[in-house]
Amino acid sequence: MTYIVENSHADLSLPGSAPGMRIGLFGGSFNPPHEGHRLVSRQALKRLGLDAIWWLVTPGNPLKDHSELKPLSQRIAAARQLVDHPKVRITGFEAKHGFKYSYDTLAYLKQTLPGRKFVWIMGADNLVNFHKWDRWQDMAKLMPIAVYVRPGATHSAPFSPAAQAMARWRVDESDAHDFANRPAPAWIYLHGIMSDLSSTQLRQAAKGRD
Ligand SMILES: Nc1ncnc2c1ncn2[C@@H]1O[C@H](COP(=O)(O)OP(=O)(O)OP(=O)(O)O)[C@@H](O)[C@H]1O
Ligand SMILES: O=C(O)c1ccc[n+]([C@@H]2O[C@H](COP(=O)([O-])O)[C@@H](O)[C@H]2O)c1
Repeated sequence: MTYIVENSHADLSLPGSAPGMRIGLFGGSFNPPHEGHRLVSRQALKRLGLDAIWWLVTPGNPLKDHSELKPLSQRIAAARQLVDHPKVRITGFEAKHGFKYSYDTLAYLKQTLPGRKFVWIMGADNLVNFHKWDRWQDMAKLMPIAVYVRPGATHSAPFSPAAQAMARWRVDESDAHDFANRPAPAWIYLHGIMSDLSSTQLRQAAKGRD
């Protein structure tokens, strides 16, 4: 699998932060970014009472084929064009450090930015496959994880191997407002408005127009 580390024109710096801030980390391919991503961001900001959410535009999901993956700089630019929210920051900093796996990213952030209250955010489809991620159990010990519903995975996600393994650490949705203060491991499954948009669908639509 090719691992794309094209970054010559991308802004790879980390957003500013201060101890005590509640920061959501929303990793993604964003190939391309879409309204579903914005929805998850808005919901996470509101429901979890976050001070900021950082979109970590990955150089390449290690479990995905990269043949259709647009260069990092283009995905970052598209995300910045889509999102205009004072609490949302878009960064490609994983590429600067050569981080391929989320565990390495999270371990680095915890070590270099102590005192921040980080929460990992992902759609329900990613919880379904979370047990295939590198060091996923260690990752769950690093910071709380918020999962947002997504069509196609809404019902299967809570029965996935990782969800079952982490069952005793599930936090009730009614405690979402305080979730960022929880020690890891902890995870929460957030239900709400859903978007059936996907980057796959948008790429296919774009191909159809060519
Ligand atoms: N419509 C959506 N509803 C909820 N979560 C979503 C939605 N779209 C994407 N996400 C979540 O956003 C994060 C980034 O997703 P990603 O950039 O891979 O988009 P995608 O639409 O899933 O892409 P693709 O179709 O190429 O797999 C992931 O955690 C994913 O689960
Ligand atoms: O670390 C892993 O093994 C791993 C496996 C699959 C996905 N991820 C990360 O999960 C995030 C969501 O990926 P994606 O492609 O679904 O947008 C993104 O930050 C990826 O780097 C990480």
